[in-house]
Order: sequence, then structure tokens, then C-alpha cells
Amino acid sequence: MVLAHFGDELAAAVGRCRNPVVVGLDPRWDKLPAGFRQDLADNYTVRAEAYEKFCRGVIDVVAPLVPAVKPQVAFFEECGPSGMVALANVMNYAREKGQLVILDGKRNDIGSTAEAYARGYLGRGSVWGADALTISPYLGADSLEPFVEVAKESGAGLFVLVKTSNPGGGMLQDQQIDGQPLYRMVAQYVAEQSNSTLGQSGYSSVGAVVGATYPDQLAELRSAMPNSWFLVPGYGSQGGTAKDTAHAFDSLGLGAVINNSRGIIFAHQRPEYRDRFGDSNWQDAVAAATEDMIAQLRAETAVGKL
Ligand SMILES: O=c1ccn([C@@H]2O[C@H](COP(=O)(O)O)[C@@H](O)[C@H]2O)c(=O)[nH]1
Repeated sequence: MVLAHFGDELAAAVGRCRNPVVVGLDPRWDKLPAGFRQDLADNYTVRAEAYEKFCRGVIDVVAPLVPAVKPQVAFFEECGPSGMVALANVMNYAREKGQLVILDGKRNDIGSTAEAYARGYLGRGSVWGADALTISPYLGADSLEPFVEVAKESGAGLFVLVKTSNPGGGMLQDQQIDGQPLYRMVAQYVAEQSNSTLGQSGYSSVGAVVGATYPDQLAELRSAMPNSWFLVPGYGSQGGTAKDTAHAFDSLGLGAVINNSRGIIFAHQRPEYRDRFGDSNWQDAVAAATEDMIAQLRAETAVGKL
């Protein structure tokens, strides 16, 4: 079944869960709980199978708690073909469990190739069936249009990289062009596309990636893209805090979803959870870290009004 409208679906899911947490599925071999690792680290089929089993276990815990998961394609792609099968199985499992699936692939290319990416990834009628996909803006408008067109047809969503969470992103994104940083030009494009994909929630299906590590720009960009969902990475392991994300939300606590990958899925290794849970109770650590993040966001931001 095709999604009616990603922006509205996300608003409904965030409202239902009363929180905007996205759990990032970034499986890493050396961080998996002991029971998942065998002596076959160099066998990528074994790795892929372990990643799938682990991610299914994470989804079992977080599906009743949060609106969406964000599989990171890179960790599955690293495993070759068996990794891509594992990714497809994980995406299907998340959807079966009622989760929206935001695929972090950061795709794009020239227009005709971008169209193939868009048709392959976006919407439930597609082969991959992602509810939303992250895309790069740096090939320009003709590379982005196929994604927007397919998203409109399929009801799926897009998150355009506007101000990324990494320390080096400013090398290009902060460059001044005609008196404004490049990221503001990208934001303007996203705002324009949002106007043509507005849903009943007031939010569009064309959103923006803006890092929690740049709180000032989060505030600035919230005003520049008032109808766009923000996908906010950089929380936890990269240093972003709940307070840092406060300006990403509108006054009702909508408008942004906050991703946390390592900090949740590998919580069993974090000092604050390690002694309580350890490897054998890793799923309880995932639950505790998710619930703690929800509580922090509710205490420090307008999410408390949801
Ligand atoms: O600007 C960006 C865009 C994407 N990411 C991705 O989000 C997660 C973050 O992982 P953590 O473990 O929570 O740090 C990861 O998949 C990145 O590729 C980002 O961090 N920043």
C-alpha cells in the first residue's frame, strides 16, 4: 500500500508515540553484543546475517516506543550482496512492526540516474519500499527534481542534506555565496519544494537534514523552512544534547525527528548502562537508552507538549 503523504504520516506517528526519536540502525561488527559475534569476522555473509538478527532485535524493543527507524545503508553495503539482502529484510521487518523507515543512503546523481534511485527506493510500490530517503543536493535542481516527482507520486518523503552534523561540513556548506551561506540556498530550495508537497498536518514530504551539533543553525533554519520536517542527527555520540535540539521543533513539539544510532543500539557498552545490563541484557539497555532519550527531549524541548 502506498503512503498517502509522508509528512502527514510522520506527524501522526510522532503524535501517537508522543516523541520524535528515530533509532538509527548502524550495525558495526566490533560493537555487537558478544553472542552475535563468531570467529568469522572476515566472512561478510556471516556478518550480514548477524546484522539482520541484531537489527530485528533492536526493532522488537523500539517499535512500541518510537515512530521511525533509520537504517544506514553503508554498514549493510559493506557486507556486499548478502548485506543488501539483510537490509531489505530489516526494512520489511520494521514496516511489519509499524515503523516508518527512513533510509539513510544520501543518494543522488544526474537527473536520469537520480530517477532510477528515486523509483528504486521511494514508496511502498518500489523495490526497496522506503518511506523516506536522504539525498544530497550538490548536483543541483535537475538532480533533485526526479526525487521530488517520485515522492509526490508515491507519497514518500525526502530529507535533503542542508547542514550536516559533521565538523567538516562547513567547508562547503558555510561558503558565502551572494552574501549568504550555501546551506541557506539549499534551505531555500527545500522550502520551495515543501510548498508544493504540503500535507494536512502543515508539514511537507520534502524535509531537511540539520545536525544537532549546530544549534544556532537549527534555529535559523527552522524559520527558513517552516513547513519542512527536520531529520536531526548528531545527538549523543557526536555531542548533540536535548537542549541543542530545542529550536528544531515548532511550538507544539512537531517538525523534527531526532536520530540516535550508536547511543541506543550499543547502549550495553555505555558506562551508564554497562553495569546494569551488559552484553547478555543488551535489549534492556536499548530500551533504557531509548526511554532516557525520550525523557530528556520531553524535559528540555516542546516535545513535552505532544
Ligand atoms: O549530517 C549527518 C547526516 C547523517 N548522519 C548519519 O546519522 C547517523 C548518526 O549516528 P550516531 O551513532 O547517532 O552518531 C549515522 O548513520 C550517520 O551516517 C549524520 O551523523 N550526520
